[in-house]
Amino acid sequence: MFQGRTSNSRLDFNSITMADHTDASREKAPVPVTHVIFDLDGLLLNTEIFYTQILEEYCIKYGKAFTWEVKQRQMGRKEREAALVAIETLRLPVTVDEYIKHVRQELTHVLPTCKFLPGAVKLVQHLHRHKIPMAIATGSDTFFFGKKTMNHKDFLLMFQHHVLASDDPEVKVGKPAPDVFLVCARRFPDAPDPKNCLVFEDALNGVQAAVAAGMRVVAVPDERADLKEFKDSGATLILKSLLEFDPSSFQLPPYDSHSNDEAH
Ligand SMILES: O=c1[nH]cc([C@@H]2O[C@H](COP(=O)(O)O)[C@@H](O)[C@H]2O)c(=O)[nH]1
Ligand SMILES: [Mg+2]
Repeated sequence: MFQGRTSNSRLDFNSITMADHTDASREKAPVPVTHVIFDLDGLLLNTEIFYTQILEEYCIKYGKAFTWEVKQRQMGRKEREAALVAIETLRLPVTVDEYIKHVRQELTHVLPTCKFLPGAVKLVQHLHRHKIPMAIATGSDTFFFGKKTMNHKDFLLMFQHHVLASDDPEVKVGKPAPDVFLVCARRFPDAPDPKNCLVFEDALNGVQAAVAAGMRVVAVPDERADLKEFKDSGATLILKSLLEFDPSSFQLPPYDSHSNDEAH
């Protein structure tokens, strides 16, 4: 299992809340958010637990520990880029193809059972009801995206499109490069300016990608994350859970009596 960080080495979640918006979100005449882009794994769907378990077991076979530091460097990346991170950092005696074959085999069985993370359904349904254009930008490819979403088809219908970085020819480099978010913004029918897009991300690589794309980003990191790294990377807001998000703080329509806490 991962070693948790000591409390001194990280900021307290409670110290980085709605009141801790960076300058970008505190401007006098804030730039309106017209489009919202969601990450998938670890943000909308609780899939990171499966990657952790499978990769811990895989690394143990070779006498290596799949640490939080390695996982954090993989999160959000394209499949091959993520595989290289683990193989090179941990000096795993396997090829990228062998690694991918194993991980695919294992993930195939468990991903269809994945559940929504708290607040995901409430937020997406709310924005959909208010006709805010939304898309998904993920490091996944078609194969994994299909497994993760096969039991959440109605949920997917609320998004205008999704960009699957791992096999989209326009996404040359995965997160932390900005490509996936820029391609995603361009594909909305009205191709918004990145400054009008708000991104939701759980991974440091994803926050860096969104910031590099010129977008504002709400981070909802894993509890093991070093929040200072997220702050230093330019996250506009850092939350413990999507349930804490107040749409009106980004000039989006406020929650109302129709917004259920969890429909799923
Ligand atoms: O422990 C891990 N988590 C996540 C990834 C990578 O991150 C992607 C998920 O990215 P996102 O959060 O952008 O959906 C996965 O498809 C995978 O490529 C990984 O390799 N290892
Ligand atoms: Mg993610």
